[in-house]
Amino acid sequence: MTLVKICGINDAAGFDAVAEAGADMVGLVFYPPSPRAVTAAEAAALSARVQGGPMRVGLFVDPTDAELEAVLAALPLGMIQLHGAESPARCAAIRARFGLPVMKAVGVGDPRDLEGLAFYTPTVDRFLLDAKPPPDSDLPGGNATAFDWSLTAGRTIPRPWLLAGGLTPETVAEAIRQSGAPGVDVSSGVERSRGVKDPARIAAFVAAVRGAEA
Ligand SMILES: O=C(O)c1ccccc1NCC(=O)[C@H](O)[C@H](O)COP(=O)(O)O
Repeated sequence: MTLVKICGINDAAGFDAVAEAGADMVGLVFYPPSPRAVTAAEAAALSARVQGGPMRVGLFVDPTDAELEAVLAALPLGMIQLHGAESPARCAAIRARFGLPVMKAVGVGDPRDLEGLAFYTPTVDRFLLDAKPPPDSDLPGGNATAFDWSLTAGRTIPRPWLLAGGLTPETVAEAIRQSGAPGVDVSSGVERSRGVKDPARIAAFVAAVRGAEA
């Protein structure tokens, strides 16, 4: 089954929609400059709405240990997503210190970026392959930008991975077909405006992924 992560949930309606749609992972953005950012307390309140449900993935950009500790004191996470310039050694240190699986986000623009995954393979559990941010963007992710899906076709990616970047309910089935992705991630494509999730589009995205499997 294709894994589905809905990222950047910051309100109750969005959280409930992710759980109701049966997505596998929900991303909570702990990066204050993002329009999708939540505080640890806000994330804990959202998470407490649903017993069980999607894995809570905490998204951080070059976090300090203190930042990670503060979030983990407020709510349990199932995975840490690192979306900054974290080195393989830093990924390993975070994984060891916090005892959680680490998903490293990597920007993909050409085949060399996929070759570079080998440096991270021993130190991470999963990759999130995303588009590189456009030059005028102030965010390392969540930019509604896609990369060339054919780059991953037929390639062995050395860890389980999610395809991200510019996906929408309308394009995700074709993206899975072209890329061969075993999982997908979306943020902007299920929003009604920047940073504001649309429950109907969340449901449509998950349905489109499940439809692509049928
Ligand atoms: O979404 C953000 O605001 C964000 C901010 C800082 C670092 C990463 C961020 N998002 C990372 C994600 O996992 C997004 O879901 C991924 O980049 C895809 O985003 P989109 O192209 O908007 O679907």
